[in-house]
Amino acid sequence: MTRLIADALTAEAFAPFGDVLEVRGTPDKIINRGRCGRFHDLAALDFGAGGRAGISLFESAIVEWPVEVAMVERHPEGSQAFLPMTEHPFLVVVAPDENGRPGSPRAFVTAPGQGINFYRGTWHGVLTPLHAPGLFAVVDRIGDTPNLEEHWFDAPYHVEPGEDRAGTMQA
Ligand SMILES: NC(=O)N[C@@H](O)C(=O)O
Ligand code: NI
Repeated sequence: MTRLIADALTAEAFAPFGDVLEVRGTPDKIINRGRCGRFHDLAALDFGAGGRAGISLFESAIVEWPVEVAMVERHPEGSQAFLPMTEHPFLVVVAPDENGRPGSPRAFVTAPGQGINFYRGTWHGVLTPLHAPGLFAVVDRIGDTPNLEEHWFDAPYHVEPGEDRAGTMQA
């Protein structure tokens, strides 16, 4: 069994894999007669040739720690954003590409209010909510051509929360 520790998600650590969508610092624009801050254009969306953007809702079962991650996947034709519709944290697993196969995975736990956008082709674990309801808006490619590649690990990883995320342990 290979243990993998999930660290707190930061834009810096996630930068090789995608964007972290969060309200941070000063808004780019103040709109709606001063009532609203707009944090503008936060993600590199990419839907490839022959695809278009779609917004879907995912209602997913939740997982318990330690989370078993047996596979990662990637979407060679488009980016994919997970935008939680609750304040709950969720687990994000990514891996670098090494000659067409995933390298050593990284695990992160989001903070409340954080969403993520995987760059096109980023190896990632599937949507993994930690608290119910596992309700997410997902922005990804809608198209008629294949857009999924899976890699199953020889042995699953067992993901546990890092010290700084112990608070996300199930009650
Ligand atoms: N299959 C699907 O729509 N979702 C996956 O791509 C995922 O990453 O959860
Ligand atoms: Ni995916």
